[in-house]
Amino acid sequence: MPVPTFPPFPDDVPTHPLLVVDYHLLKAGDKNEIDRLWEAATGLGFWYLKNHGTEEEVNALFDLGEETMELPLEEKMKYEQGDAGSSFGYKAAGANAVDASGLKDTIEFLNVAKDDALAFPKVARRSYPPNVNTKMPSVIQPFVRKSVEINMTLLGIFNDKLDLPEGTLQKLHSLEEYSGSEARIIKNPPGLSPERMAIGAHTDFGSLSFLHNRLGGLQVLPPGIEEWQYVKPLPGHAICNVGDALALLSGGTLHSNIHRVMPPPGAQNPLTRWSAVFFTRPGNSVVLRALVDQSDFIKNRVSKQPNPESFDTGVTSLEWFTRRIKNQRLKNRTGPETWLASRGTEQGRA
Ligand SMILES: O=C(O)CCC(=O)C(=O)O
Ligand SMILES: [Fe+2]
Repeated sequence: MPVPTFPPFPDDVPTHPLLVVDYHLLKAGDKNEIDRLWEAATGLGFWYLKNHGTEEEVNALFDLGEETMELPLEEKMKYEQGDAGSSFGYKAAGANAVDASGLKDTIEFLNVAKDDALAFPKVARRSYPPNVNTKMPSVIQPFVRKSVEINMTLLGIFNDKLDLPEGTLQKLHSLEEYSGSEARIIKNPPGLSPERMAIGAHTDFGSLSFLHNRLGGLQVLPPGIEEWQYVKPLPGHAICNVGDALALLSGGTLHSNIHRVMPPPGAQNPLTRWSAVFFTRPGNSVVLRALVDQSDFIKNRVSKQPNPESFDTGVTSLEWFTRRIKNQRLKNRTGPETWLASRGTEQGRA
C-alpha cells in the first residue's frame, strides 16, 4: 500500500527537538556519530534514528495492524493479555489506567512476543489471531529481526562506552532466553480531545524502544521542565528511547525518560493514530541492578547517585515487568496505590 500523506504537524504547540542519529554512520563505526548517540542516550534518553532501513517492514506492520484491529472485538478478546501481568496478546481500549485516579486509556494494541515471532510456526509463549499467524513469516519476523539487529548494535555501542567486558549487554539480552521483548502495534481512535490522555505518563519497562509513528501525540517531560512537549514525527526517522532496565544496569548513566501519548494535535486530530514499536528487554532471569562488578565506570557513577541503593532492585526483569503491567490493569485496581505500584524510574514525576 502506498504511504498516505497527512495534514502537517502544527507549528504552534510546544515541541522538543531530538538529536538525529544516522544508523549507517553508527554501523560504519563513525566516532562523531557514536558520540552523538551517547549524548542523546545519556541526556534526554530519546533520539531520532535515520537510515535504519526498516521502512518497508514498518509499513507492512501498519497494514497488518489495520487488518487486525478491524476484527470484531469479540474475536480480538480471544487473544487478550489477561490480568496476571503478561504483556503478550491483545489489549482492549480502557483496560489500563492512565493516572492515579483510574481514568481509562483510549488505545488498543497487539503485542507479539519476539519468542513467538522467532519460533514460528512453533508456539513459544501464546497464540495470536489467524491473520497474524498468516503474516508472521512475511511481516512480523522481518520487523523483529531488523529491530533486534538495530537494538543490538546500539547495545554494543553502549557496552563499549560503559567500559563493560565485550558482549556483556548483548548477553543480558540474548535471543535464546525468553524475555519480554515484543513487537507492538497501537491504535488510538480519531477525534478525541487533544487533552485526553491516550497512554498515561510512564517510562518504558525494558532496555530500548524502536518506535515508528506518522502523527503527533507522543510527548516527553524533559528533566527540569514542567511542561509536556510533543515529539514531532519526522518521515523516515524512527524515535528511539532508553527504558528502565538499561537505566538501572548502567547505574543511571543512560536515561529512561518519562513520556505519554495524547491524541494528534491540530489538523491531525481527526485521524486515527497508529504506532509500531519494538521493545528490547533483558532476558527474564536478568536481575535489574547496576553492573558495578563489571565496570568501574558504572561503579563510580552509582556511588555519585543521590540514592545508590535504588540501583539494586533485587528483582528480575520478569518480576519488574510483571509488576508494572499487572498494576496498570484496571481489573486489578483497588485505588491510587495500584497506580503507584505500576511505577518505574520516573522519580515521582508521574
Ligand atoms: O505511540 C507512541 O508514540 C508511543 C507509545 C509508547 O510510549 C509505548 O507503547 O510505550
Ligand atoms: Fe512508552
